[in-house]
Amino acid sequence: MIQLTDIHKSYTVGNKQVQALKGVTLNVEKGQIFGVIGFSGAGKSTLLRTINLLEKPTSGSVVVNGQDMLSLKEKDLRNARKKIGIIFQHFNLLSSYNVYDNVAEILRMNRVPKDVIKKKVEDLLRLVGLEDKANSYPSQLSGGQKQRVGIARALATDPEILLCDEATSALDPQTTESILELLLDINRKFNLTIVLITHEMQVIKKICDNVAIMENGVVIEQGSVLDIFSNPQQQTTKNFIKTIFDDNVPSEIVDNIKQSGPAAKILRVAFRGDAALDPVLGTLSARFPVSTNLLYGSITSIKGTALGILLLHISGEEKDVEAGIQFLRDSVYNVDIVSREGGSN
Ligand SMILES: Nc1ncnc2c1ncn2[C@@H]1O[C@H](COP(=O)(O)OP(=O)(O)OP(=O)(O)O)[C@@H](O)[C@H]1O
Repeated sequence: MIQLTDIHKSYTVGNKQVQALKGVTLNVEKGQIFGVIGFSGAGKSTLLRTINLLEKPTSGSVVVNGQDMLSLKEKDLRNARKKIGIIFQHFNLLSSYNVYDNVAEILRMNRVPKDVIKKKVEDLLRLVGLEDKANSYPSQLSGGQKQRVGIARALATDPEILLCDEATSALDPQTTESILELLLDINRKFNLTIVLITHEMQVIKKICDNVAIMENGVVIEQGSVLDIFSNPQQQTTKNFIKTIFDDNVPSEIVDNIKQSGPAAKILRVAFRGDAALDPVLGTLSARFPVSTNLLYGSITSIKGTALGILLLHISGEEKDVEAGIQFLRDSVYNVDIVSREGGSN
């Protein structure tokens, strides 16, 4: 649905060049919810805006729905953009227009007949749960309600893609949840492809199928959300995941464990799906002469698949510890040996 290939983007600020994107390649399938996460300045907004060419890349290729966006003439680009809706962190509503007119305006601009507009706007306001707010003005709405208007407006042209530019960053956690539920609902109802950027891993975990992690204009890691949560490779990715699984072991405990014997190790064990329910630890203790101590445990659901994360302290004779770790590796999704706080080897 969306193929971004080797995208570079640089800005000239005074006499200096800022390289916002340094060769980003992404592929978003139809119907997917694709999240891009990164700290401030990583290049997320710039990347998102290259999809509808609000930002024109310095080099690289942007293919959306089979169309090479960079080769389109003005009029064709305008038509292609109608199929790409966008919502913003600060909603960007017209303050002097009421809710109805905020949604209707784009349809009027596209010369849609009045009766069709009326039906369409009423349907959209019902979809986003604002059917009783048609005559309200943005200043009379909560943040969550304003974003619902933003979503209704973005859907007015029947887009196939919805871009979400930090759409929940200005909202409290509960309102964020309800807006994410709404995005999930419209993704399922209309098979709408959604690309969102965020700095919150909770947003990625709640609704995304795939995720790309960005740092300094580069995608450092990408894959399915389940894979990335189960087995993160890059330190920045691990740091983001720690905002969900707060599995930091205090350094004094790590030091004590290191002193408890040369074979003692801390393991990060990831269970997935049905394996999350298997009695693997009981079998480990029964079959191998090792001691295990649970330091941390959490289980969550990622789009319907259970994911469990445990931190285990394992000790004993070196060969028994090695055999125990091998047994775990054969039984669960992933085992990392954590050698120090926040790191693994
Ligand atoms: N119009 C611009 N002119 C000059 N530099 C820009 C422009 N837009 C972005 N940049 C620079 O490009 C880099 C990436 O910015 P971008 O806004 O894409 O990051 P981001 O990950 O979305 O950050 P945030 O989460 O803070 O919005 C930053 O160094 C930023 O200062």
